Amino acid sequence: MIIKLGYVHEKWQQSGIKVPIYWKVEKVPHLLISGETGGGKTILSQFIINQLMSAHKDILIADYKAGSDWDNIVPDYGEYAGCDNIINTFYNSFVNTITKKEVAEKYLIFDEFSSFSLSKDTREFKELMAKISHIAFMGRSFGYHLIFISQQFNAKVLDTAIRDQFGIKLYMGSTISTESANMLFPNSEINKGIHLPKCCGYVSLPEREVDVIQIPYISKPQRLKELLIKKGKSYFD
Ligand SMILES: Nc1ncnc2c1ncn2[C@@H]1O[C@H](COP(=O)(O)OP(=O)(O)OP(=O)(O)O)[C@@H](O)[C@H]1O
Repeated sequence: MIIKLGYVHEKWQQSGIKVPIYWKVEKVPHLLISGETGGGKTILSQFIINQLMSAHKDILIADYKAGSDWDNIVPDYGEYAGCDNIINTFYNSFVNTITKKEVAEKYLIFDEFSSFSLSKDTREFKELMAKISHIAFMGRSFGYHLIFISQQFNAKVLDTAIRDQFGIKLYMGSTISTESANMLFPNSEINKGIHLPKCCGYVSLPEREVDVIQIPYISKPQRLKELLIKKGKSYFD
């Protein structure tokens, strides 16, 4: 599966040429989406899910913040404490696939993963991270993919080893803090004095310098959600 994430901002702005930035799922199993409030994380994520749904992929969604961005799209949906069920369903399916030595193609979209993980006590957190780590490291071989969305992913939430398994990292928003830049793009120099335009952010792909990415402008964001609900219904009924 090849997913379009957006376009190289500089080329689009300077010469009007839209050079796509792709997520090649078979090469890079997991995706991390971070960014400031209102930076466009949800719109970007919905843009991605729309492509997955068009290709009839198996999708589970957990939304810890329980907003109205993700409900009613897929049957495997959980919010607040219901996020545990979704993780467990995804993890059990993963273990089952490994046991049978099969390969599947499944995606777990988790919005506000950081808040969810930090809501756990020490024992629960360990159990959760054991599952996440297992999928992060082994998911690629068995077709299990994580798309994690949060304003911030600090070291307490995702340690370096797990974070490194997310081969593509995005930060949506006009400005990035030193902490986020160091966490997401440790090997790149980002000019934090620059204010990016709306619908833009930073992206790092394996073996490439950090690019400024521009997401297509969605004139009616609510329509995107309606489209996802419609696609979900026609596919999962
Ligand atoms: N690509 C886009 N096209 C059109 N509008 C956009 C786009 N990206 C962001 N916006 C506008 O910015 C608003 C905030 O975007 P979005 O909800 O995706 O941000 P967010 O990072 O998920 O915010 P939060 O952290 O508060 O959930 C949207 O409601 C929309 O109006």
